[in-house]
Amino acid sequence: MATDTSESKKTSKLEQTNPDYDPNIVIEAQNLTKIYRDFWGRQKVRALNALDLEVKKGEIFGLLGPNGSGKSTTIKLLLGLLFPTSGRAMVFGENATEVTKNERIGYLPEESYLYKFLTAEETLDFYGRLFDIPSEVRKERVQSLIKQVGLTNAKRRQLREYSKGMTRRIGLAQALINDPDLVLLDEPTSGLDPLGTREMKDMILKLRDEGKTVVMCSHLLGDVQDVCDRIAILYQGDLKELGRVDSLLQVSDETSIRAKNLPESAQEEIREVIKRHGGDLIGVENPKSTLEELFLQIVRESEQRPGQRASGSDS
Ligand SMILES: Nc1ncnc2c1ncn2[C@@H]1O[C@H](COP(=O)(O)OP(=O)(O)OP(=O)(O)O)[C@@H](O)[C@H]1O
Repeated sequence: MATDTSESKKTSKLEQTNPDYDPNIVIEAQNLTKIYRDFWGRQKVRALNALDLEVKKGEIFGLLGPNGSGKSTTIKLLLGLLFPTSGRAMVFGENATEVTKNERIGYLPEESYLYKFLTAEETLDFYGRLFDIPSEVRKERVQSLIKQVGLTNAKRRQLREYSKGMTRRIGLAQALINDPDLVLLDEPTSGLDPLGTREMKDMILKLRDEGKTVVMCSHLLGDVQDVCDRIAILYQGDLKELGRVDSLLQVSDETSIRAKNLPESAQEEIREVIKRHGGDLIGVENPKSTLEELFLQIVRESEQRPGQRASGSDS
C-alpha cells in the first residue's frame, strides 16, 4: 500500500481519466442492496435495500438508525469488505470493491482491533509503515497525531493499560495516519466522558475544516446533531430520511425570539402583539443552557481552581 500526499497522486484513476466524474461527490450509492445468505445460498437477511445517496466533498455525514438497520453493512460495502448483492457504491469515482481507493480512506471501527502490547507511538509507526509512509514524514505525523488526539503524556504506555476513551483516541489517530481524504467513523464518541466527547467532536469538525469528508455512524443523537451537516436515517435496511440536519430539525410553524435585558413591561407588550395577531403563546421564559455546557464549565473551573466549589451551584 503506497501513500503519497501530493495532490496529483492522490486522485483516483477515474478522476484522471473520466471527464464526467464530479470530484465534489465523494460517495455515491445507487440502488445499493445487500442480502446476507446462509451456507446453502438461501436468503437470511436483507440488510440494505436499494440505497440511493450521495456524500459531498468536505461534509460531515451522519448515518443513523436503530440496531440492525444496516449502518455497518453500508460502511463495509464502502470499504469493499463486502460485495453488494445488487446496485453499486462508488467512492472517489471508483467502484467501492476496488481496494486501492482505501489508501485515501481512514476507518475507525466500533471495536478496537489494535495490538495491546504496542505503545501509542509504536502503533502509529506500525500503521504508517503499512502505508509505506517515508520514515521522516512518518515520525513527524506520529508525533503530530498523538498531540492532536491528546495522548502526549501516555504515548509510551502500552495500549493494554489504556482506558476506553484513550483507546478511542488512539483509534482515531490510527485512522488518520495515511492523511485520508475520507474518514469513516463508527461510533466515534462511544465510551468517552463529556470532555472527551467534546474534544472528539472538535476533532471531527477540524477534519472538515481541513477539507476532509467524514461519514459517521452513531446512536448518540446529540453528538450527531452537534457535528453533522447532513444525515441519513435507516430502518431495517430502508432509507427513511435524508437531508440537512438544520432543515430537518426546523419547526416551521413556531417562531422563537431571544432578547437580552428585556424589561417585564416589554415582555408584556410582546404577549399582547402575539395575541393581537392570533398566535398561540407557548411560553416566555429564560432559555436553558445544555447539561453538556454546564458539565464542561464545571470541569474547566475545577481545573483552574482546584478544591473550590463551582460558581454556578446554588444548593
Ligand atoms: N455477516 C452477517 N451474516 C448475516 N446477517 C448479518 C451479517 N452482518 C449483519 N447481518 C444482519 O444485517 C442486518 C444489518 O446489520 P448491520 O450490522 O449492518 O446493522 P447496524 O445498523 O450497523 O447495527 P448496530 O447499530 O447494532 O451496529 C442485521 O439484521 C444483522 O443481523
